[in-house]
Amino acid sequence: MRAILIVLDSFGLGAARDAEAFGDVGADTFGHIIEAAAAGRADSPERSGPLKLPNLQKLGLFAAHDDYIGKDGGTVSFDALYGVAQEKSKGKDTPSGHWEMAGVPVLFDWGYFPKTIPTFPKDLTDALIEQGELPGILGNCHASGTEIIERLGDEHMKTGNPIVYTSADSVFQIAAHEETFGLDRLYALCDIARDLVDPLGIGRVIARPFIGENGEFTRTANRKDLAVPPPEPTLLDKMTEAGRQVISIGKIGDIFAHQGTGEVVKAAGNMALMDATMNAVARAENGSLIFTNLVDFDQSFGHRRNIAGYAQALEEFDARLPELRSALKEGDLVILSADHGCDPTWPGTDHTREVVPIIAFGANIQGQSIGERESFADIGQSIAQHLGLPSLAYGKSFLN
Ligand SMILES: O=P(O)(O)O[C@H]1O[C@H](CO)[C@@H](O)[C@H]1O
Ligand SMILES: [Mn+2]
Ligand SMILES: [Mn+2]
Repeated sequence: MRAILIVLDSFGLGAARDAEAFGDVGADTFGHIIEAAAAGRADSPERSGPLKLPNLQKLGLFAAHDDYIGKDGGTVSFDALYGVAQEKSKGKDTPSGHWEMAGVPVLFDWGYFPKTIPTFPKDLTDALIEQGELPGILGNCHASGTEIIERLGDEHMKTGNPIVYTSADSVFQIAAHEETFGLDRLYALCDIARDLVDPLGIGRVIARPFIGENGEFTRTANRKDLAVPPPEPTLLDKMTEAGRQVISIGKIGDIFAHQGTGEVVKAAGNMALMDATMNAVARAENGSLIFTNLVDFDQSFGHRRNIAGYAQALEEFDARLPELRSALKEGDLVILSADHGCDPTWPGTDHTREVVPIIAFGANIQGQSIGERESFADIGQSIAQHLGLPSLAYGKSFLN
């Protein structure tokens, strides 16, 4: 009996009840992709037409969305527990979403940088320049990571000044050329930055290495997130304390600041991350947790407002589900969810405050709706129950 938790990063199922506070009333990552695809606005050389997710459909994903947005999908039965969850945490960012699903909602306010130019306080950038022995910095604004390297990449290569930017999330991001600036040097600079932004309550410092030249740049898979540790022990810490195996796939290690994350497996791209998940399913011991983050949905399609790419990524994920299902052992529980929204049809390039799906199957589960949950923490509580761990401080189990 194991638990397998797969996070489709940014796959929201509709504006949260508190979306107004985030300017996100009407956002709906899934709903807007369905609509765009049906209208032929998600066509690309690789895919076309309406969104086809036959396996997720059988697991109640569309029904969970219909129920939440108040659409009558008819009476059909499904093979999974399905529903949505509201977020208790104050931010619509990746660590908040993941920590909450692991039983620790973020009830304090993160620090954020203002939408002014320059966005960073002068003493912060001065200290970074001095301690990092830099000629200067570029950027110093809110930006989309791909747009800013396209705009400033050449100047960065000429001057050696790293590109420093933020977003609506609590992040301090540093982009630099992997070859001319150097990856190790970028990581070392991020370590310096981590200490400098700690007093400002910033959730993450992110290294954003890229390659290329003459205005044509590509980010590499060597992104590295330096997150502050969760404020309280999460499900992962409790697993580790109890001597249970944890296998963290993709960004999970970084998101939890390597607290209780056990064996960390990295891979580039959703399909390679699913391969790593399948490999873990084949070997994980009884009582273990496999925790996977599929980052492409967010990083490559949500933030990039690429509807066709998002639709294709969903279809590719859907196609891996039969394989996952047939690899399960007796008593294994699989939960599919997300950490926030990132509606590819929404203005700007930031996340959107949305409910997330909860789809749970395996472990002799009889399909039924679990409705609208009050917190992502219901996921962690259900996993704790399933694996026979003591209850967590937050969350209500949706298992019998
Ligand atoms: O635009 P890019 O660099 O992808 O950055 C995005 O990714 C960050 C972390 O997930 C978010 O804060 C957002 O800024
Ligand atoms: Mn995320
Ligand atoms: Mn993101």
